[in-house]
Amino acid sequence: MVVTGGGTGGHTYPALTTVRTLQARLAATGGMLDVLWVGAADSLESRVAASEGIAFETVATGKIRRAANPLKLASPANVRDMGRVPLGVAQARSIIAGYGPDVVLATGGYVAVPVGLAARMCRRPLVVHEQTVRLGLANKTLARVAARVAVSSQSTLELLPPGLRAAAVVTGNPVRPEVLTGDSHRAVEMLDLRGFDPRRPTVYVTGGAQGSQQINTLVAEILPWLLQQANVIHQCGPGNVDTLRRRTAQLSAEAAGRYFLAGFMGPELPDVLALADVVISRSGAGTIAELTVLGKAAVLIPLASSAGNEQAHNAQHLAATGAAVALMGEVSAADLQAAVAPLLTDPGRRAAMAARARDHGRPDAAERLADIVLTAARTALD
Ligand SMILES: CC(=O)N[C@H]1[C@@H](OP(=O)(O)OP(=O)(O)OC[C@H]2O[C@@H](n3ccc(=O)[nH]c3=O)[C@H](O)[C@@H]2O)O[C@H](CO)[C@@H](O)[C@@H]1O
Repeated sequence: MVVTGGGTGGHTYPALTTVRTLQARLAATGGMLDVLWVGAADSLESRVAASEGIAFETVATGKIRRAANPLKLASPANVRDMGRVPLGVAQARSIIAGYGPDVVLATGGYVAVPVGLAARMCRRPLVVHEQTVRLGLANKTLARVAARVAVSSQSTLELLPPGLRAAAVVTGNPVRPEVLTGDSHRAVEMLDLRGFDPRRPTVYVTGGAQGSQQINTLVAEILPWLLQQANVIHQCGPGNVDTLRRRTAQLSAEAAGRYFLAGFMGPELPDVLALADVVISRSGAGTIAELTVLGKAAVLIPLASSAGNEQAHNAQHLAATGAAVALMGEVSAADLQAAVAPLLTDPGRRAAMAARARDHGRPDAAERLADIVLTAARTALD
């Protein structure tokens, strides 16, 4: 198998989870998965593949920047990057022809485009996986040449052009298995949260891997109030820790004991999620898949500029069934406080939202996607 996809956690982790699922399934029947990850150099996917012991090859890739004005699509940066796509396709074609996979899995991101196109040229079956409600730019391109298009939500099927629906199947968005086995007590121990009050709910604030300036600013503004109601774990982004420390230096010692600040959550993330009663977050597809599988009450503040406004779409999709609160457009600190307050003071309301969130969760997504990949591979072998 060749797997491709990356750039962000949202594209990389579902690919990794599917590879692990296939490895485990084949090992259980005495088989073995031969897998090669094709991605960009010096990228999240290259680091993930290295740490997981997965063979990795690089291809050239270019980011196509969207523009409100279509004429700006021809900006110098876009023209330069588009020029790299044919080079990437040529490199990917040579890699795929040499490796001879039975199947190629693409999970999105710019790097998936040349690899997916090369799969088609080499007549290898291509399975595309989309994490978000609307197809991303890379997957829109690849869906036309894919054997199967696996999507994460039923509502995506209605958004697909009729020509693509026949190849589409709903699998859900694979969540890393360790996320499902977090332990709240371990979070308290490992992060040394001895100032946390077990009688108060815990709020986890996250802006995604890079952190979010918008969420950081809003949370800093309501922090004195928030810490009267709750314990707070705040993932602010690796580059923002010093700023946040300065901004929160005025907290009383007692309040500061209930506040834990971190740039990035590594292996402790599952335990932190287990401890969280309420989550304040961006609405990237990966985060949403995790929050719904676990069943967490959440206040979502979408990244407005995400491709095709898909984070807004993800957030509204959950909010429509009461599975989250979505704060759209210009959000003030007062808006955030008003959204969070009832979830902190009313455990029943929190539990109801968590249960509705769980209705959207798909804990079997990796197994379903593994089925699709294996079926496509077997079709090629027959
Ligand atoms: C800016 C951007 O382009 N965002 C897109 C990107 O999301 P992006 O990758 O930024 O965000 P996602 O929510 O999809 O995934 C983030 C992943 O990183 C993990 N995490 C986060 C913080 C942390 O400290 N530790 C940690 O492990 C989360 O648990 C999650 O698994 O791809 C998603 C899937 O196509 C899209 O929905 C997003 O719109």
